[in-house]
Amino acid sequence: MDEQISPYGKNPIGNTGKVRIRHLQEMKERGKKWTMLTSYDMYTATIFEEAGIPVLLVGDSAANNVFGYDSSLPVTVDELLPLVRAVTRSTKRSLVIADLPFGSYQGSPEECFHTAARFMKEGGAHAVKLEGGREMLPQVKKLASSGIPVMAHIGFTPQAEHQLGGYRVQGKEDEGRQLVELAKAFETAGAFALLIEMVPAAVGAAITKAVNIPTVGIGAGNGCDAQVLVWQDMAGLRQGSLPRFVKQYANMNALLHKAAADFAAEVEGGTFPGNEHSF
Ligand SMILES: Nc1nc(=O)c2c([nH]1)NC[C@@H]1CN(c3ccc(C(=O)N[C@@H](CCC(=O)O)C(=O)O)cc3)CN21
Ligand SMILES: CC(C)C(=O)C(=O)O
Ligand SMILES: [Mg+2]
Repeated sequence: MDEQISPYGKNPIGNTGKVRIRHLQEMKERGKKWTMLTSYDMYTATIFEEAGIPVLLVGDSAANNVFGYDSSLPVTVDELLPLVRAVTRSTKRSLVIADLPFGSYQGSPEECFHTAARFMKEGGAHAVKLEGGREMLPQVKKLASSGIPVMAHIGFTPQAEHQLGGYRVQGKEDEGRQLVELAKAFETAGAFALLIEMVPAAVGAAITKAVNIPTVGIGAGNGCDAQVLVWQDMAGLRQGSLPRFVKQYANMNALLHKAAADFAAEVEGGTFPGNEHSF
């Protein structure tokens, strides 16, 4: 791979979070787009890193994509920590971001610092992500001034679904300008990047132009510096109706279903295990 266009830059294996973050910043400055995927375990972390995904997010979306809850709200720090540990243990070059779950940081900057420090110390994360508006500026300042890189998640923030009235596009009309101001405020507070979820493409592009830090979009149009998807959506593991922003790059659900059904059929039919699988 050409070093100039490598998603990891010229960075050596085993470098620090700061080196990885600086490279994301440089890609913005050069107009080179990059990607982030969620990851919650060893195999996906290894595969995505090898595939050239420079940022892995251990999302609170583990709630509905790993643990079987029907929203992001119930998942806890104690549930997410082992997943963060699995991903950091399994990777050498990708930046690993731990998503702070609902109820673990909104109370105060001190609570936020305590939770983020657990993800750094016990999980080995390089950075954390939190959701919110201006009320989260003190949290971002506290982390940024305490040596914890923080990504701010704006627009549609799933942890606030009950206040936002469900899964709805944010930042229409006048709210779009307010989101640009919010983005600038998070940059000033010390966020190293922004995640922008479900806003009109024009708003995603306007925010990306208005700030110097990288923007990662999900349902925020083609004007962001980077894109993120939940991996089970991207790989077609999740079935049923999907958000408009999802593109399925594989049909893993059908693939796994067939593998499991073939295994069952061969065992039931007496053809597995064969001699080659026996001692
Ligand atoms: N598998 C998965 N993918 C995700 O993107 C995701 C999660 N889980 N869990 C946490 C949050 C929840 N997210 C969601 C959930 C639903 C919609 C949704 O239903 N969107 C509709 C309505 C948009 C509108 O018309 O306003 C869509 O069509 O996109 C969007 C984001 C994003 N996150
Ligand atoms: C929707 C993405 C960006 C997220 O926050 C998560 O996966 O938890
Ligand atoms: Mg999340």
